[in-house]
Amino acid sequence: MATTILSKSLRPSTSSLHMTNGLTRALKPASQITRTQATLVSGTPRAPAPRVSTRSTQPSFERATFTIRDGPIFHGKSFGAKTNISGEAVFTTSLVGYPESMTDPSYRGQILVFTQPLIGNYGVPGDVRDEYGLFKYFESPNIQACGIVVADVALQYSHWTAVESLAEWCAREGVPAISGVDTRAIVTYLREQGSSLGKITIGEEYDADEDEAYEDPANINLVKKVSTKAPFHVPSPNGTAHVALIDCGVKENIIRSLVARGASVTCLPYDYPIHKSAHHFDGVFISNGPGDPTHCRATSDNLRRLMDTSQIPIMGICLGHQLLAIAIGAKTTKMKYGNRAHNIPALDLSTGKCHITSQNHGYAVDPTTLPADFKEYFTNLNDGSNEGMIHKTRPIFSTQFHPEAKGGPLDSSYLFDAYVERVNQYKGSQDVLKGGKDNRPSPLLVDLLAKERVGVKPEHAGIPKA
Ligand SMILES: N[C@@H](CCC(=O)O)C(=O)O
Repeated sequence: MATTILSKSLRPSTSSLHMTNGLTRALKPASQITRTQATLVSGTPRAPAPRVSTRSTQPSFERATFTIRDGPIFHGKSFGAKTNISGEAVFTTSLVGYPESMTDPSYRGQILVFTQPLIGNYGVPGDVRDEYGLFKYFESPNIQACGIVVADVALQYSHWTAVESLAEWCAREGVPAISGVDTRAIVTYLREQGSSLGKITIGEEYDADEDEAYEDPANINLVKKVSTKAPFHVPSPNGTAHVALIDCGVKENIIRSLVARGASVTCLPYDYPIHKSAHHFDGVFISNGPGDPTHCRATSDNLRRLMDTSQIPIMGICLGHQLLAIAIGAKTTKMKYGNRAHNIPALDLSTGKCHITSQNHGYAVDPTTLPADFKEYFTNLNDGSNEGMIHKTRPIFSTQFHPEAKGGPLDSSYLFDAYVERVNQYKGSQDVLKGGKDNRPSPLLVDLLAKERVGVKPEHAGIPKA
C-alpha cells in the first residue's frame, strides 16, 4: 500500500527571481551542441557554437509527484520541464557539483535524488570550453539524468560562472525536476529497499491504480546511447604519446586528465575492435559509462582479445574497471543502492594509504573472482566493496572510483600520472623497436578522421568539417 508524504512549499516560487545577476542566456537546441571541440592533429579548438533560440521552454511550477514503484508517493512542485519520466531512482550525498553530476553520462536512465537539501544556489555555468576544446564545467553537452529530485531548490542563484538557474537549465534540456519533497524519507526508503524504479509526474493528479509501465534502465544497453558514434581526436600540446579511449560515456574531465598530461586521445565507439588496431597507439583507456556492465559484451570481448595479443598499458575507470574485470573472467554484482558521493574512503592495498574518492556506481566487481595474475588494488573502507584491480606484472590497472573527480577531491589523480608514465615508457620501447622516434599521427588516425569527414554527423564526433 502506497503512503503519501505531503509536500513542503517551493521556495521562492516566482520566476522574477531569475537572472538577478543581469546575465541572460540565449537558447540552443541540444542537437546543435557538439560532443567536444576536438580538432585534427594540429589547429585550434573551434569557437563555441552560436546559440540559437528555437523554443521558449520555461520551467513548469505545477504540482508534481515522485512515485517509487511499489513504494511511497511524494507530492511536491515541479521546477523543470513539463514532461513525465521513469527510471532508476538513485541518490547522491555529494554537497556540490550538480552541473557535473547531472551531465555525467553514467547517470543516463537514472532519477537523481540529492541528499544535500538546497540545490541550485550557484546556478548553472555556460558551456565554456577550455584550452583543449573540452567543456570546462560540464561532463557532457547535455543533462544525462532523466530527472532530479531535491528538497529545496534555489531559484535565485549567485556565481560568477552562472548564466541561468537550475530550473531554466532543466526546462531547456527537457528534464523534469521536483522539489518540496522529503528527500530524507526517500533516501531512507532507497537504502532500506535498495535502488528502485521511480517516476516523476508533472501537473497531473496521481492515480495509484493506474498501471503504468516503469522504464527499467537495467534492461537497456545504455552505453550504446551515450558512446560516440564515430571516432574523434583531442590532441595534446604537451606530449607525443597517443591513447585510444574506448568511449562508454566518457566524462570530459577524463579526456582532459590525459591530454593535460601529454597524451593525445582518440575516442572510439564502445564496440570498436581495439584489439585489431592497438599497435597504432601507446595506451588503451576504458571510460566510465551507464548501466549494467554485462550489456557491453562487445567491449569486454574486445578487451580480452586485446590483452591476449598486446602488452599495451591499459587503465579503466568505473564501468571501464567493470568491463576489464569481465574481460579477465571476473564477475560483477548489482549493489543494494550503490555508492554516489564525493567523500568515499578507498584504501590502497599496496601502500596502506587511504584516499578520499569521488564515486558514482551501482554495480561492483567481486574481488574473489579475480584471476591469479590480478590482485585487488583498492578496497572501500565503508562497505568493503572492491575499488580497483591491478595486474601483478603488466601495466594494467583500473579503479571503481573516479580519480578525475569533477566533482570531488583530487586525492587519487596521481593515478593518471602513473598511467601516462607507463604509456610514455611503452611508446619509448616501441620507438626503439621501430628504430627511432615517430611522432607523426598514426595512419589509422589519419584514416579514421578522413572517414569522419565524409560520412558522420559532427554532433557525434566533434570534429570540424572544414
Ligand atoms: N554504470 C556503472 C558504472 C558507472 C560509471 O562508470 O560511472 C555502475 O553503475 O556501476
